Amino acid sequence: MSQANSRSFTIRVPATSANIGPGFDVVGLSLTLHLTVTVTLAPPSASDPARPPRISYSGEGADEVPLDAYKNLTTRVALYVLRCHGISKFPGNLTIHCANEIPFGRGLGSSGAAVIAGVLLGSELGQLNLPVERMLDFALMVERHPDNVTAALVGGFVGSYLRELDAAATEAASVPLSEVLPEYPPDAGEEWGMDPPQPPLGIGHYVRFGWSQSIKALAIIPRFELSTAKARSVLPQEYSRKDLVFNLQRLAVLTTALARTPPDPELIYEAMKDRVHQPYRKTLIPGLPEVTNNITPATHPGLLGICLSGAGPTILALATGGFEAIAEDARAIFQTHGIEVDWKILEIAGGSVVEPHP
Ligand SMILES: Nc1ncnc2c1ncn2[C@@H]1O[C@H](COP(=O)(O)OP(=O)(O)O)[C@@H](O)[C@H]1O
Ligand SMILES: N[C@@H](CCOP(=O)(O)O)C(=O)O
Repeated sequence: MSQANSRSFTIRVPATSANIGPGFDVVGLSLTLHLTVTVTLAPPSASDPARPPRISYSGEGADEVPLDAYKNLTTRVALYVLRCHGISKFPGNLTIHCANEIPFGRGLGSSGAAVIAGVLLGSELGQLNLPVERMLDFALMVERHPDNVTAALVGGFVGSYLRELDAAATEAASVPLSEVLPEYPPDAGEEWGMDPPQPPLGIGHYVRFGWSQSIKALAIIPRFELSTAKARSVLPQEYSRKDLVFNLQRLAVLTTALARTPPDPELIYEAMKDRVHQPYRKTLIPGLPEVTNNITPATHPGLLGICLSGAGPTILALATGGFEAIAEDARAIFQTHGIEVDWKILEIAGGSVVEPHP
């Protein structure tokens, strides 16, 4: 990479809501909350040519996010992408500021956004010009369910699947995350010991569904964090045919129903029900079944459907109006469980962008 000239650019990645009820690990929706990463790359300073990247951070998660480039998720992913292209270090004199609107651990895709920002950062720093499909491969080596990262990268209401890989590619894609994303720099004067695992080609495939412009997303966000890993650990390994068919039937209807104008509340409310993840996650999110069962299109005109956002604890209500009544009634239910919430009305966002500064 040429480091002769200074350059700076901004990466903007949207939040996402995954699953939308029955589409566990399949569908994602990009939303208008963003992670914005401003990057400045200056020629290496003569006095300290190898200085580590300087990271600063504001907004959501600022009090907990690591600012060490070997610990921070975005910069670790960027370094992984660079190393896969034969660039073993961050460029010297790299300054990064992250301004984040996506709350951590709430089911709004903060980690997916951080991973996509990292892939875009690596691609830009290395001037790699990676196509979208290849960027997705890198993201899927880190965040192994495709719903959030795909929607965050390409934007909109998106369905995705992971290609079945042959034995060698399966092995390449099953490398422990600690090897994909080492947490420490090599010792002074040393190089990295091992080549990083290259992602197999074409892991993820996606399609964008239509979306009725009349539908907005109401995010009801409890004031506690639930890590996706914990919310996945309570899920069973096996499901009954009855429960799988229940979800497949609803998902098939939902992806078309949300594209129709005017949207049909009766069809959508039923099509946003789920038996694959929400019933198991209710133990971690007190009030979840009451909110999804008691707030209906009949009681709340304007509501289309209501579900857990991602792994939770945020509740996603899709609606054409009546947002305040939906949110305040959900708030009242959560309060009976001692949980406070915040709520936001969001639109469907475009995909991730990289904007060079003039
Ligand atoms: N912008 C970010 N920069 C660095 N790390 C982040 C960022 N956003 C999220 N993370 C990491 O991801 C974790 C949350 O991921 P996760 O449990 O998957 O929840 P969710 O993706 O639903 O917000 C955070 O605790 C933090 O470690
Ligand atoms: N399909 C995943 C989605 C996790 O989304 P997040 O926004 O909670 O990270 C799951 O349900 O586990």
